[in-house]
Amino acid sequence: MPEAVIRTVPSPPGLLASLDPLLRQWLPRQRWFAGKGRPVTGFSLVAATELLPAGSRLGLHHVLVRTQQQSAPAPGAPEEPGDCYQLLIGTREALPPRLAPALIGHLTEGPDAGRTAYDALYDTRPAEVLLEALRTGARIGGLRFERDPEQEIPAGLEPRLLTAEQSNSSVVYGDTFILKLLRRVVPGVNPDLELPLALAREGCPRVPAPAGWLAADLDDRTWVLGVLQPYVRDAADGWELALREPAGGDDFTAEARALGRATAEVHTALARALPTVTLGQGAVRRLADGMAERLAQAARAVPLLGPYAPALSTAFTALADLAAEGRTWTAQRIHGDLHLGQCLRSPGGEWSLIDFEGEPAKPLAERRLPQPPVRDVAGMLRSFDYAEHSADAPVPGWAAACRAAYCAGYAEAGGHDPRTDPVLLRAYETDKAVYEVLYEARHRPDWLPVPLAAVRRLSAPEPEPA
Ligand SMILES: Nc1ncnc2c1ncn2[C@@H]1O[C@H](COP(=O)(O)OP(=O)(O)O)[C@@H](O)[C@H]1O
Ligand SMILES: O=P(O)(O)O[C@H]1O[C@H](CO)[C@@H](O[C@H]2O[C@H](CO)[C@@H](O)[C@H](O)[C@H]2O)[C@H](O)[C@H]1O
Repeated sequence: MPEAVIRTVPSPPGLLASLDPLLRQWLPRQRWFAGKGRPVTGFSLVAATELLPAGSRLGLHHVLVRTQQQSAPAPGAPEEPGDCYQLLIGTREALPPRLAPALIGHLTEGPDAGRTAYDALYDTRPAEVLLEALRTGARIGGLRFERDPEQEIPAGLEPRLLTAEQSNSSVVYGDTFILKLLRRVVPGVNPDLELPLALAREGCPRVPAPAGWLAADLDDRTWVLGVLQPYVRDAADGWELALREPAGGDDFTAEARALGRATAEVHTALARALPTVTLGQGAVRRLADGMAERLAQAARAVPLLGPYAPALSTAFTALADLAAEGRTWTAQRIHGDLHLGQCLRSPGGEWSLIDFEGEPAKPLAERRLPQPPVRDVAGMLRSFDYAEHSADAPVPGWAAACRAAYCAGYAEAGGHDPRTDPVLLRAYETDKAVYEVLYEARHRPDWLPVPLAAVRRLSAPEPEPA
């Protein structure tokens, strides 16, 4: 069993200077690096804490660095401060072969000269150090390891780094807990901790309750750096399950209905736990204007969208018109980025929702605003559409059946049936499809036909009632 770590000294002053040239190469190659395409020209140190003493067989530093980046890819573009990243830097005299994928580079100067720096989350001992610090509620330099005293965290759980494509990095401990270390970090309350904590207080079982978390207090602001949650063992995510169904011909509608119920339960608990507001004419106009602006930007970036833009924008004007007639909507805290990949089904058939970070590219303050819950519903409806298009043997009508079942389940569990609010639903679905066009054009051009098909559907005039 690892001993509790605990050195409260800051990392040595020369650390960043020696890491700088290595990080310039290494950081932009990481999946979770958010500033791709703009060359990194340097770093400034936000905080560094020594977790295991340099000079020992294994040195370990917790580091927050801010990048300095060019504002555009073009050579000579002006530099500006970029994002702040959380790194766990290990140093060893030599890296064993199992740690080869974690290599950052060889340090040639500073206090660790001659040693090899690597991403320590790949390594057992540093991951154990983090869990032990959480377990014991340690304070190390400016780092605060907090824990929920109600949950038992056993000592000595064996860590393994998740290798899934992620925006952050997660370590699973003995298939019992999962620690998500946020990579791009910002000061302020992070919904990925705030919302699961609020749901746990409400006794909502649909979201794994935080058992611990890591925070830093810097310049009078709190930075949430990581969250430890119970691990849903042998879970399958909704995307994997949905893709099995259209190909295999099994009926996914029962699962879609259960997912609708789970979403409504989470929304109901969030509405109880945190403030709700009424959106009147002015707020809805701003909402609709924001959607229209995102459409205009996306159409500039993806010319294929252009011909559909005028028809799509009618979804947003219809929303503003309804508000102008006096219709209001309730807004509350929501998931903010809900899709099938964010839903986990346990072997017992229970659904959990994860990853309440919201859309990471948006500012924290915006992500924490109350929003109509239909926004999450629209995200899920788009996801069923994606699943039908992505199946090896698509079954026409599969998504429509799942969408109906999801809405019915949502209504059954106390949510308003989203189909009774078609104008708001169409506006949010359109907004999401537009976002997806931009996302796919940038990240996965082969997938572009999926949201474009939705764009065609959403821009077609509604059929006349029979
Ligand atoms: N509580 C959990 N139990 C089981 N697996 C989980 C849990 N939380 C996350 N995961 C797994 O970890 C992956 C990444 O988690 P997520 O919160 O989506 O991270 P990110 O924000 O980095 O994308 C998920 O797709 C899921 O497979
Ligand atoms: O993974 P994130 O939560 O950061 O979300 C981004 O990537 C998603 C893809 O991984 C993307 O989701 C889109 O594709 C999914 C299938 O891969 C589909 O289920 C979603 O409905 C669809 O939006 C998401 O938009 C993007 O923000």
